[in-house]
Amino acid sequence: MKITKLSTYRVAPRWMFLKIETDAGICGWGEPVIEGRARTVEAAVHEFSHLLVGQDPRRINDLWQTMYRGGFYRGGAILMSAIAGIDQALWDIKGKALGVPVYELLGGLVRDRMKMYSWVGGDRPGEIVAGMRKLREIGIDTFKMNGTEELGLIDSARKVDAAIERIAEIRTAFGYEIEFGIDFHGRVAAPMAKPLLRELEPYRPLFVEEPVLAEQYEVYRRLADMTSIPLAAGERMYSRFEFKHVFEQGGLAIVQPDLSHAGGITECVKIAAMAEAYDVGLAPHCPLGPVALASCLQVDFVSHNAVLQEQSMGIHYNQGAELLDYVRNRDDFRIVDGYMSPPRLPGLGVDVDEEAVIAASAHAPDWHNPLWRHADGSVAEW
Ligand SMILES: O=C(O)C(=O)C[C@@H](O)[C@H](O)CO
Ligand SMILES: [Mg+2]
Repeated sequence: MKITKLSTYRVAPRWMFLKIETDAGICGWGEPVIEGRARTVEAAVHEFSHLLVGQDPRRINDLWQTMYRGGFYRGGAILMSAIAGIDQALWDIKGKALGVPVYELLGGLVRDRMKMYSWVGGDRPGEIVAGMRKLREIGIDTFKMNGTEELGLIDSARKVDAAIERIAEIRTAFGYEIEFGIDFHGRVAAPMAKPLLRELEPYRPLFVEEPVLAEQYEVYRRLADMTSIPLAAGERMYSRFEFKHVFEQGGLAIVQPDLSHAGGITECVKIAAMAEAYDVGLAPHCPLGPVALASCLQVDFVSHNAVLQEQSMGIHYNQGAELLDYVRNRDDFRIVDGYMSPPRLPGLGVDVDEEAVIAASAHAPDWHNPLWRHADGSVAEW
């Protein structure tokens, strides 16, 4: 079998799909993208094609190493997202060629269903209790929200109190019938992470995500030593070679590699195994589309330490298209009592509606995250 063609489709809301075709008539789909940098990742995918066209798609390990090591420079958000989407598509091809879901090629199921969570509230956390009430009606009982709005490197007690008040309202409304993670989203700098974590302790969130920016990863350990709240991070870390530092120094209770940013299934299965050796949970980051989610589920269903899975249904970013708009086998992505079942179909488990993808690619938006600024006009972390 030989790879014959790579085609990319940027589509609403902010995703990109990659179709890899072969001379056997089997094609694979991937979702290479960095939110806000779709065109850059698209260029990177096509720059890799000279290493792929004419090659056997089943030699995933060799193609992965060739893409990672063959160009001298390596790593980072763009290249690792391009490799991720290509890797997903190669696994899709291999599973389809053998007639089995990818997890069967990785040793089979380690669990019968996977615990899912949903976002509530938007970029600026609001309407959280109302959002939770609505999602609880469809069986969701685990949530995530932004913890703050713009926050200065040093900021006021009022801002800390506003953040805590939002969380207190959740416990007042639902007690401990529901669980939630709080995403600091990189908006919180080290000096403010400590008071926020201290004030959040009584409300016992399931985790606090990106308590500081990934480039401040050496702070995780210090924060973990002063709080009992599990700390989570990983969406802005792109390979084993980055994650190893946080495993060695400790501090994270959960790692959140993104299957469309951290090198794909081949890399994330290895990150998951490294995490397990340190008693660290796995909760793949996935605010993206169905191929990314299916890739996450393939890793979840073979990783003993997979604890939670993000999915983007109803997320505030999905303007102009929703998670399953490009999927034919929508029932396979149903959430029942807060869980998803193992993907059913051969390959990744997504029957991509190619006509819908091609149609949507004719008017793809160039999504970018908003640029936030502090009151003094300086750039604020979004
Ligand atoms: O889902 C999450 O945990 C996020 O922090 C969302 C963020 O990754 C945006 O997708 C960036 O555009
Ligand atoms: Mg996040």
